[in-house]
Amino acid sequence: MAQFKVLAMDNVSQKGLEPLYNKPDIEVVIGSKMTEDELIAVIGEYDAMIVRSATKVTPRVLENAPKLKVVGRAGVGVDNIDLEASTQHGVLVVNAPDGNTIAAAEHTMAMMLALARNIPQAVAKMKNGVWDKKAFLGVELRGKTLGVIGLGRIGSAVARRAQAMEMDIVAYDPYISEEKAESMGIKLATLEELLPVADFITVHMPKTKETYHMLDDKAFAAMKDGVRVINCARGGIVDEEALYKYMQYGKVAGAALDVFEKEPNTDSPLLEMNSFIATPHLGASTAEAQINVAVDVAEEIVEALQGKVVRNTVNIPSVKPEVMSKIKPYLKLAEKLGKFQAQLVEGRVNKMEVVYNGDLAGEDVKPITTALVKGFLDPILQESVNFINAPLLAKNRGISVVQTVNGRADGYASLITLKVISDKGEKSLSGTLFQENEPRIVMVDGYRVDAVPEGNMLYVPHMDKPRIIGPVGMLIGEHQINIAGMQVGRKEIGGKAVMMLSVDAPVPEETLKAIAEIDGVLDVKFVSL
Ligand SMILES: NC(=O)c1ccc[n+]([C@@H]2O[C@H](COP(=O)([O-])OP(=O)(O)OC[C@H]3O[C@@H](n4cnc5c(N)ncnc54)[C@H](O)[C@@H]3O)[C@@H](O)[C@H]2O)c1
Ligand SMILES: O=C(O)[C@H](O)COP(=O)(O)O
Repeated sequence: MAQFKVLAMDNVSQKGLEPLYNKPDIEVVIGSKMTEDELIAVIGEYDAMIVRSATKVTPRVLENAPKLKVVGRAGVGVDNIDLEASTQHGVLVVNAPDGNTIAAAEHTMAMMLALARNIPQAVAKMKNGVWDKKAFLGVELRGKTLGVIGLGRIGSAVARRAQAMEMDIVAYDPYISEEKAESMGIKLATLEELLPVADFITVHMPKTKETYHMLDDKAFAAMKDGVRVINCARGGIVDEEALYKYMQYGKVAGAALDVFEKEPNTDSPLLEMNSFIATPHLGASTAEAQINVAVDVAEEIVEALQGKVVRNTVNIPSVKPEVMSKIKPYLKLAEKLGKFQAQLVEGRVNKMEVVYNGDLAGEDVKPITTALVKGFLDPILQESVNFINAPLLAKNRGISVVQTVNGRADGYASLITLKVISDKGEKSLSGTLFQENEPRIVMVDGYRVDAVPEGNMLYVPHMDKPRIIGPVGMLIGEHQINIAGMQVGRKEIGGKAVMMLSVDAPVPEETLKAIAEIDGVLDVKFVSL
């Protein structure tokens, strides 16, 4: 009997599973579509599972999988896998982020050309017996401006292909350096600059808090008349209601969606519009991409089952057990510090400086630095940042990471300080562990505070004078939001000060604006950890 059993779901390419079939100690079972309960009934026998986006790896599935060691996602997005529950159950999650880049980029080009030349509409008419030459006057791509939002793997592959079609590219990606874009012959712009100049707009980011409904009513209003919009990334980046409205007005001349906020989707009102075309999440559906991603996860599963260091791990860092036991409590603190700083910093980041003081100075702190970088990139790249690729992703984005150790810790047993340098200035944040495992932020931009980095927080730099703390509290209270904790730090009486609040719910945008208008408030940032 084979030592390990692997369950392959979601029509993953069997040809790509060769690396598993070649191993005598591994048995592969091809699973058919199952409900959560059906999966729960069988998952107990398996050591590994391979999924695409259909099978949901829920906490209940994981609770019933005592043998499960690894879940492989044959593709990029891991939205269908509960990463936190997987980590809690000690299940490694791996993905295949590179194998379907070309497929998704080519699908985007196909959508762009189909939109420009009305190909799906013309095909439909011909199949209905109508030879309608007049109705389908198209446009050329040559000389048109393509706005690429998200210049990562797929965005840059699309840009390269569009350059070959003699299009001008303008890109918005706040996390890519000017140099990196320049090396591709691409001009970086702000979103506000991109929207009014682009003839075609294509989005290639993960769905995050920041990118959800990025193309909303306001964005469509700012676009050029006759714009054509494409989404082959994730449903929800384009607000489908707003798209419908602007297509009805005629401002949007055409739109192509491969992904929808709700999937599967066959009843969207958009489908009734003639200038709207759609595919059922086919971006990665090529024979080549499916083999690529299946080979990648199959190899990763073999590595994981053999206890080797695995590529593309999404949830657990590969660190020696003895090092891990010492630094483990700091990994959570470091991720929180990185995540906090990512939501505070403004401008294009070019350097992250990490300083370790106190007891930590004698340890192998590299994994903690990786956790900081991962935490920092997480709100930006959500789906694809992991402990393995975080340093490379930072490097690719032109962010240098420098780590220094120093014996003294200013009264703390150990202290981690993260300085982030951008073209708008420098931000500094320090944290420590109380009682050896309770993360605390103890310094922000040189101001002493004592805040638990957890949940919803507000950071409010202000002038140290009366009638500030009260009005801030009142505005938050008016929205029935409970303040769980508040800290104020200042260096001198009457100078600058900072306020850190922990609140029980997210603070709405209009409240943040109202707080920013209080006399003496210098800035306000909502942070979600
Ligand atoms: N339709 C499909 O079948 C299909 C196939 C593959 C990938 N995808 C999706 O395509 C998307 C892109 O994949 P990728 O491999 O290129 O990812 P990637 O991580 O290489 O690139 C994402 C880029 O988005 C940028 N970004 C993040 N937040 C941003 C923001 N707020 N504004 C502008 N840019 C921002 C990042 O800096 C990064 O450069 C993902 O959502 C992925 O799941 C879809
Ligand atoms: O994130 C991905 O890799 C794509 O969305 C592809 O998803 P699929 O494997 O379900 O086609």
